[in-house]
Amino acid sequence: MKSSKSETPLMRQYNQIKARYPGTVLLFRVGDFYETFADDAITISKELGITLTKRNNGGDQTPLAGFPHHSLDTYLPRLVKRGHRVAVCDQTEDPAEAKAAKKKIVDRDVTEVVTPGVTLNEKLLEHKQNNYAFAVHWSGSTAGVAFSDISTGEFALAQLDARELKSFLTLFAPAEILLSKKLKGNLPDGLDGYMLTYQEEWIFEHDYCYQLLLDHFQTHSLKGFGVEELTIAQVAAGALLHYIKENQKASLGHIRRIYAFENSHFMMLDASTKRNLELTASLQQGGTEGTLISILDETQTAMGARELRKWIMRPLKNLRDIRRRLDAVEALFKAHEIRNSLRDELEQIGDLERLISRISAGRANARDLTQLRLSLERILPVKMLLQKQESPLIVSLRDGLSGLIELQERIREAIVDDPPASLRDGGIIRESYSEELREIRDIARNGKRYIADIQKQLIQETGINSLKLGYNKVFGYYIEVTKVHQEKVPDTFIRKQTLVNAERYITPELKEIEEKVLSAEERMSTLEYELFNELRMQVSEYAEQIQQNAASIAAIDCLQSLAETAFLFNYVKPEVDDSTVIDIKGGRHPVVERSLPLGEPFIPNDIFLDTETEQLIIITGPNMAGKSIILRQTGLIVLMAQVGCFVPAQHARIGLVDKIFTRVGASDNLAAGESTFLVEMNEAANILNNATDKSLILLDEVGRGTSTFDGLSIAWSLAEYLHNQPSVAARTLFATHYHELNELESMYERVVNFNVQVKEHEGKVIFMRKLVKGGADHSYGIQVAGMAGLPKVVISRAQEILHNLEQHSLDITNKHGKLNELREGDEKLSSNGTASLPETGAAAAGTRKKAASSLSQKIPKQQPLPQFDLFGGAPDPQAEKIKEKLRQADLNTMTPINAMLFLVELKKEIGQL
Ligand SMILES: Nc1ncnc2c1ncn2[C@@H]1O[C@H](COP(=O)(O)OP(=O)(O)OP(=O)(O)O)[C@@H](O)[C@H]1O
Repeated sequence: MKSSKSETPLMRQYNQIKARYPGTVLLFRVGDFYETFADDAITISKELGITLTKRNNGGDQTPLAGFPHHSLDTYLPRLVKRGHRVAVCDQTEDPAEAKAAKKKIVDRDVTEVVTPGVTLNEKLLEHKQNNYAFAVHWSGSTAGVAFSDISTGEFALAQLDARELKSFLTLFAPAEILLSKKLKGNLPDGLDGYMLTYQEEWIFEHDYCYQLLLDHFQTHSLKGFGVEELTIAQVAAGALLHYIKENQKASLGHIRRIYAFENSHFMMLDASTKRNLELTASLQQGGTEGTLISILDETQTAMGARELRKWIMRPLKNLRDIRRRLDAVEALFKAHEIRNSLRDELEQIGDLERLISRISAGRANARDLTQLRLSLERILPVKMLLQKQESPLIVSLRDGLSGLIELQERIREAIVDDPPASLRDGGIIRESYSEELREIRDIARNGKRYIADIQKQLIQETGINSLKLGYNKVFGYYIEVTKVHQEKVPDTFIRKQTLVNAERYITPELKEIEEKVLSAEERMSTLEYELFNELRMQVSEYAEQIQQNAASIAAIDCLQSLAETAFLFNYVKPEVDDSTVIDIKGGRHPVVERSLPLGEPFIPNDIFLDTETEQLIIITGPNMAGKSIILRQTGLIVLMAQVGCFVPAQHARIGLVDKIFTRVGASDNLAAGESTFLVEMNEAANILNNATDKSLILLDEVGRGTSTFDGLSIAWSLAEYLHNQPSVAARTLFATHYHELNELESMYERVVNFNVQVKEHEGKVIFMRKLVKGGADHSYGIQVAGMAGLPKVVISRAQEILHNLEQHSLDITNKHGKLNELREGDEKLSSNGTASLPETGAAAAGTRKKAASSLSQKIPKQQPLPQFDLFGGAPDPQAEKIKEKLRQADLNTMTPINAMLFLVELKKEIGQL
């Protein structure tokens, strides 16, 4: 905002504060309102629908918008949810004091900056999800990453290959990412779509960051955390801590440790796998409906729910860890009654992690402390319930539980049973907790009677029966003694006023009592506030132990949740070993089986993959047959097994998988300006470049987004590559509409054909949903299209075209014949330069235009559609138009698909579509 010479002191103060918080909306407390000025005012009036007015600022007309201070709780979260950083500037002294000190203006300062990634505000936090702020710093090809959820106290760092960053970020869905300003306008890959916050370059200096971390943890090095060597990530961690400290303006005592997040400990799921397997977000609505987590989440606590998300997004790779979890789930699966009681106890445990964070940051109220106490009270019962358990994981989690009895006691002694939400109005602390408080409360309640008692006491002490206590505005409470009794007045009385018949006195004790009576109410709430803060500080000393309990409770909750779902949905314990096999008997899709219409059974299927014998399965079958579901359920079963979860199958043996890749259906990068085909090829390239012989690859209809010949060639060549390159010879399920790929079985040792069975009955397709050996001989695509309601003419013409194509079948069964011919084709793929498919793949992916164009000679021209007869003799402009189009159509160059599209266009022309 422009500053002007005649600007008011208030605006001067505003401008000074505003300048310290660039990039934030500044809510400026003036009396009972939060005001905003200039651009901020325009922003909030737009975002919150608040009326915009003008303020005369020394001649300038400054836009102004404000709201009552008590609406902060409503408006602040709304602004932050819309992606704004909001600084709250409060009056930091009592206006009365400022006036008394003859100050022109009350002191003000920013007390908190709330941003999407850094907040303790419950209205901004999802209780079942972590809210992460990230910082990233690059050095050469290495990315240093740090992340923190200040609402739980988690703080971690990692160093990774910069190319892995994108996938890493999708694991955490950061709410905000901090970057150095120098990257503005020159952003590295993988940061699209996130809220980015740019920080001054100097913050990203190693020396500064390292020192900041040491100061915060009060250590001499970071060795104790095992992160001393991660110097690039330390920069990110320091920058993040700097930002959090700047924003929170409160103690960050609950951030007690930093740990190195070891990406390599977890199974890698590429971004497309996370999306396509619908682990925590559904493809369609983006919510959790229809996701794996929605099925598996039977957790009873918020901490457990958050932990389960982590487990699902990060399946394990270490056999021992996986088996430990599976054994623990099995133990709770078998112990029905204990599990039920455990669930009842857990249900009563509040969000310990977020409670202790708020308590440590000084943002908790008395209800939070009571909630903490009630939650802690449930911990020993949980421990008792698990007493007889022998699973090593449960034993170690159980040993991590401690009820913190003395802390419970202290809170119980201090805080009343049902405290109010406000900390300023008293009524929080039990009388028995503080002698001083008891006294004050007593005085406040019985003020008058108290004075009367003093009068009695004084009469007794002095023997003056007519002694009276009175009050006036000039010197407050006084003692009045008639002149008759002057001699009996003790020396301690101080004379204040002489009347005709009497003298008025005060005493230090009386003044003390007066002070107490008059300000009792006020003092009571102040004292309660002080006592509360004292207690809060004491409680925050327990942050580490509470976090430890929270972590154990979260894991116990996850285990019982997995046991409960296994019980509810009839899952079995998978065998996980380091074999090369994936052997699933009677596998089901955990989500689809729960969402089929009533009475429609889910048909289980077997899958057997072995890197050494049956490495690559080609799955054919008509549209809608169930190919995608088989792919997805295999991915989900493997993932669930390595999460430590029972699986929807009769039996499952899973040889450890290091990474799951999927290339399924259309992707959502179209908005980013990439074509379906390019996205598909980028994903394929990613798979071929990163898969290992321990991976699981799920390919669904690769090559769809281009012409039949290109698509088939790419699919064929991809399959060959996956089979022939020992480094990527991963277990692969390859669903395809290209029946030609079935030829691969006879050509390559470890390729096996399967198809999803259908039956044809009176021209209709009946889906059997059963995966059986052998290739499908028939697509039924046209029948399925008919079932979808395409006009009959289109369907019958399509059948005609198909018939002709089949007659002149492209004989690519001769692998050295037509396919080689295809290989000579153009370089459509390799010339796009973006999708870096390995060379053999790209070369084979050419288009053979000659072959394509010859198709039109094999398909006879379509007979005029019957509707034309209707136009009859008289020239009709519409019919003429259509005829003209037909005349101009060059059937020699038209592909079958274009022929179909052309037909559709004609039908549209005559209003039939
Ligand atoms: N095993 C099964 N038991 C019961 N219903 C199933 C089964 N598998 C699939 N379905 C149902 O069939 C629908 C289609 O399955 P899916 O998407 O796997 O077919 P597809 O063969 O991949 O089809 P397209 O080739 O058109 O993509 C599913 O949405 C589901 O409702």
